[in-house]
Amino acid sequence: MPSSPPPGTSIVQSTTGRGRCLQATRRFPAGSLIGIFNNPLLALPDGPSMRTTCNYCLRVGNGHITMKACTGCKATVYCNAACQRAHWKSGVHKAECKMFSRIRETTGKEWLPTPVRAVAQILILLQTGDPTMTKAFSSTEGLEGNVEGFKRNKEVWADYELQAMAAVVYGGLLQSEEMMHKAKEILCKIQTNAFNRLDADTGTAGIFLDSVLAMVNHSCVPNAFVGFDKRTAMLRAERDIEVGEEIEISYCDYTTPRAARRETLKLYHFQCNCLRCRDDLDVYQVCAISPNISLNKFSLQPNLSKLRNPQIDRSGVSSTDVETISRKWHLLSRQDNIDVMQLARQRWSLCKPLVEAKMFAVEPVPTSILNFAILCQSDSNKTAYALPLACFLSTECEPVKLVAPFLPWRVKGLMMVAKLLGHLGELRATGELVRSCSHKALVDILTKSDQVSMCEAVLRLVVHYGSMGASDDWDVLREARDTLGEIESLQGREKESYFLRTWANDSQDPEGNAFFQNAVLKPINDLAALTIGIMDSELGDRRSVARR
Ligand SMILES: C[S@@+](CC[C@H](N)C(=O)[O-])C[C@H]1O[C@@H](n2cnc3c(N)ncnc32)[C@H](O)[C@@H]1O
Repeated sequence: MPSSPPPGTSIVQSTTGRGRCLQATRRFPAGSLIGIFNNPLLALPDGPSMRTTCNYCLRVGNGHITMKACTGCKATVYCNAACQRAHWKSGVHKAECKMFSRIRETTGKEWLPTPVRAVAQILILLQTGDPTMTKAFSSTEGLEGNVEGFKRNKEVWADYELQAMAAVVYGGLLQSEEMMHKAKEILCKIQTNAFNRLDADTGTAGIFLDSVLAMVNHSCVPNAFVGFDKRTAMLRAERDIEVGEEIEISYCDYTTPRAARRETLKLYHFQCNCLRCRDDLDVYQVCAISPNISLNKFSLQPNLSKLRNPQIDRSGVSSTDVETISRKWHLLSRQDNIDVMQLARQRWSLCKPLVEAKMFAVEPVPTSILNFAILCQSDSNKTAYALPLACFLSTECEPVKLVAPFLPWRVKGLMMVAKLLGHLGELRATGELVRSCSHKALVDILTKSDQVSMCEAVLRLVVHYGSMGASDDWDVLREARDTLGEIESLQGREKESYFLRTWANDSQDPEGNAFFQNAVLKPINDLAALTIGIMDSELGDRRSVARR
């Protein structure tokens, strides 16, 4: 059924009862590109965002990109004429245009919920005899749908009945039993195989379905990951993949506790039997045996022995405790009328046993710190706190959770550090830092350190890893390159830039490395060391401890 797999891979029947799978027929080193998928079966923006996101390339509209609506249906929008033409030529909008015009005329609606639109789109294309769709959605050899599994869940099935009915009605299709059955089968196949393109930073949301990418099975210790750039998905190696190995990605956030992963994986109707699940390993245990540890020689956590032998004390926190903390942490947001600071305090209080055990990389500790860092950024009296918190995440949490330094989330964390260094460097230069920040130790570190060199080093990491983790065209990478260019052109910093360039070319170069250790890593670690004190004083019982 699937179209051709990328060179160096093949689709075979798995020997462990997981249906078909994608297998490597050549070696893929960590960070290398396995395949590009730019001709998906489905690529849809999420529900209402179809009015603000290009319906072909999925670029999000902003101040620079103005979307133009299709003059026919007035429902879909495009960032340029080429995208509009391509959408029409692919047959997709030709099929949808009439549907959206009719919906607007009869109901006044301008958009459809994503799954309803997806199913209607596929059903209409199937009616036109589209060969790719016919192959992919064939009941016998097409995509896996786990239909019987979904049927057993009465609540989900009832929901699918409603969505299927909506797709058939809005699609203007014959409301036969056969059509309804097909619509539900398509929903199951989408649920099983499509990617949810959720990106909080760009506001991107929607679904992406490719018949070859859909052959990649799951592991919570995956050897590959998928990144998106507009209408294109890229499959990359998360660690070295050898010839004959099955390529596996994670269908869930593998850093969450096993119970949460199992809950997410219920939608896929299998029990994961990977090492992380089988032995219920925490992120420190998985990190300690990761083949990716040595890649961190060039990172903000180059102390590899810390990753191999973390100084944590697991004796007081069982994996059941972690699951309970995580569950309660998520439930807290369901309280009525709770303000963000109250929520942050309650959540930090739940993290206490993990913090005492120094298990800082175990969720929900990192997310609690990140959320508070984001809150601090919008409060002028607390802005400076965001920097130590971001440094802590990049040195103590992310390298353990996501051992490969090129993973997009790690690169984004570095970019947060770089931006905060730039911002606080400016506040320091104008004297505003001393006026607005009462945390003496924090002000001292910033006064004695060279934020421009720290920022340059962090940006060099972003530039080095950005294209391995996402694409050369990634917004984060472009911004890092621009800022690095500005820093490099500053007068009077030739020596510092020389050392940092030397370190970036060879992180073990004695001169370059010594400069990095003293001028960059030491102040970053000193800043990071303030984090728990800041969190406790701002969100705990011990108020104002951080103001010593
Ligand atoms: C996206 S499809 C992957 C391709 C699928 N194996 C096929 O033959 O079409 C997802 C489905 O594959 C199976 N699968 C994926 N990962 C698995 C795993 N680790 N163990 C068992 N089954 C798995 C499950 O049936 C899951 O719903």
